[in-house]
Amino acid sequence: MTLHATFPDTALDPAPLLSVAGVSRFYGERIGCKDVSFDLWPGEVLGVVGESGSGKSTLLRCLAGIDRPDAGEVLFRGLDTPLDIYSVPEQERRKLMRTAWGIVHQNPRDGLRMDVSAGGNVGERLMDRGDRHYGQIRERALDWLSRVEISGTRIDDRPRQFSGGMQQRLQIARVLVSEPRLVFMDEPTGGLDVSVQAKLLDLLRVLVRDLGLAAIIVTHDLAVARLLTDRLMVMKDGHVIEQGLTDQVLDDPHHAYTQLLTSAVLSV
Ligand SMILES: Nc1ncnc2c1ncn2[C@@H]1O[C@H](COP(=O)(O)OP(=O)(O)OP(=O)(O)O)[C@@H](O)[C@H]1O
Repeated sequence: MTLHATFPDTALDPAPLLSVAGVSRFYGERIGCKDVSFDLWPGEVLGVVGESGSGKSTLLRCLAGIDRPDAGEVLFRGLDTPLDIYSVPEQERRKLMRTAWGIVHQNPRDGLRMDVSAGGNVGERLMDRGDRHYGQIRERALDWLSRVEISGTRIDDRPRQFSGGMQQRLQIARVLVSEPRLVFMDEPTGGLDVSVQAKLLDLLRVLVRDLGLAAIIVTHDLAVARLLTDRLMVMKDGHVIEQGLTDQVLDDPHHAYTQLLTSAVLSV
C-alpha cells in the first residue's frame, strides 16, 4: 500500500475525506468522549468547541491516530484505498501521520525538534515522504519559511532561538510543507499574546484557504472558531450536543449549553 496522498479535485470528490463512526474513549470510569460520529469533506474546516474537560482533546487524539479509541472507527479516504486507521499496524499509522496528514500542537515544542535547525525541521518532513535532493529540499524549506513569515536568514537557527509565535509558525511550516490532505490542530493559537494570536490566525486563515486544506481544529475560543471554521461541533461531558454550520451554531444556538457558551463571550 502506498501512503502517498493523491490530490483529487476536491470540488469533484464525492466521498468524505474522513468518516468517524461511534468513537468513544474512556479513562477508567470517566468518559473522555462518547459515541462521536461525523463526516469531514475535502477542503472542509471543522471546529470542535466546548468548555475545559468536555472531551475536545481526547477526541482529537483519537481522530489523529495518537490514542486508540475504546470503540468506533476512523476511516481516512485520502489515499489510493480507504484506510481504517486503527486496523493497520502502528508503523503504517505513524507514516500516515507524517505524510498525508499533519498535527499542529498547542505547544510548538511538542511538534518541533528543538535541537534541529529551522530548515532541518521543515526539510525533515520532505525526506519522510521520500524527497532526497538536498538543494530542492533547502529551497522548499526557504519557501515555506517565507510563507510563514520567517526570514530565510534564520534557516540555520534552532527553534529555541525563536519567539513563541515564530515557533508556532515554524511548526505550521513543518506540517504543511508535505502537502497533507488533512490537518489536526489543538488550540493552535493558545498560549500566545493576543496580538501574536491575531497575526497567526490571519496566516492560518490564508493558508487553509489557499491550500484547500481539510482541518479539524480544537479550540475553546469561539472567535477562533468563527474565523477559521466552516462547521462546528459543540461538546459537553464527552458528548457532541450540537453541530452545524459555524455561523448558524454561533448566531442561533439551539442547545441551552451552546447558548450559555456563546452568551459568555461578548463578541465572537
Ligand atoms: N490522561 C487522562 N487520564 C484520565 N482522565 C483524563 C485524561 N485525559 C483527559 N481525561 C479526562 O477526560 C475528560 C475530557 O478531557 P479532555 O482533555 O479531552 O477535555 P478538553 O475539552 O480537551 O479540555 P481542555 O480544554 O481543558 O484541554 C475530562 O474529564 C478529563 O479529566
